[in-house]
Amino acid sequence: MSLVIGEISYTNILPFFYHLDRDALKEKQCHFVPQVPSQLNEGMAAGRIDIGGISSFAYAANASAYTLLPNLSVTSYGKVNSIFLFSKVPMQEINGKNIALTSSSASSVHLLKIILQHFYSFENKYTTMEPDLLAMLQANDACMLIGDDAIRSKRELPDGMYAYDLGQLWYEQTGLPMTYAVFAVRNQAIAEQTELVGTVYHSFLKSKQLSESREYQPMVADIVKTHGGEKLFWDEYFNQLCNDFGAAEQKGLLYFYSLAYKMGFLPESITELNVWDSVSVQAKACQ
Ligand SMILES: C=C(O[C@@H]1C=C(C(=O)O)C=C[C@H]1O)C(=O)O
Repeated sequence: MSLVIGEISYTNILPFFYHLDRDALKEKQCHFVPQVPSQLNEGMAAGRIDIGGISSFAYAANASAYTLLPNLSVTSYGKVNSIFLFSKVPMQEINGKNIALTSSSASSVHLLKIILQHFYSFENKYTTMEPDLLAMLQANDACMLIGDDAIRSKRELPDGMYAYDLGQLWYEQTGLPMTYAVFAVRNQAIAEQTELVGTVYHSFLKSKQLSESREYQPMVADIVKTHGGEKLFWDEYFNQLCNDFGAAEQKGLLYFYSLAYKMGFLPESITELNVWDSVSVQAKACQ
């Protein structure tokens, strides 16, 4: 028995991974696969990855095969600080412009289209590209980046460019939180390895709880060394993100899904989330 764990290769997922006892999990035949969200989404859909963080949009696209893990997500109530539309022109002039989208995202690309098309009635031409601000802006008027690519680009943004935070734009329109990443598990893995799934789940939960109770220290000190930026920025970043996945976050996500369905991005409407009843599993965290 073994489980392949998807690990989003952006700092925003670290609270769930920083305090994991990786050696103990590896002894239980767990393997970690660090990739950007779009690759993890694909890996889980193909059955190469069993459990871990994926784009919230990818859950909706495969809802019948997956179960969501409660109390784990990457969500923001307003500003997310790492998902931006960078533009050469102000928002009121973006209608009709060419926009490049990062190839690493599934949730945020649809979120951007929902905001621009549904809420602002804009019509734009979209191209998908590798995440690279300057290359994206060569033939486009604006580009959308997520994760560490967005954080870095915001820090080094050329003068005169505009940056719009998608979490903030969504919140202005809906008053709801937006969940970008969920933790999902393939139903097959639950059926075949319930206890190990329980162990991995409780390990994520414990890492998140330790991250929060220690106010993201010393995790942030490590991030400053590896990713640069100011300690204050990272402290605020993690404090502003919400890592829960309860009734309020689920309500925001269902509204996102309803708009994605209405606009033809999802083949089926998702009116309910299949969230794992972890209370029934007696497994302990590996830590
Ligand atoms: C908050 C973020 O959420 C990310 C956005 C995702 C997406 O757009 O598909 C997927 C996973 C999250 O890591 C971010 O990367 O900045």
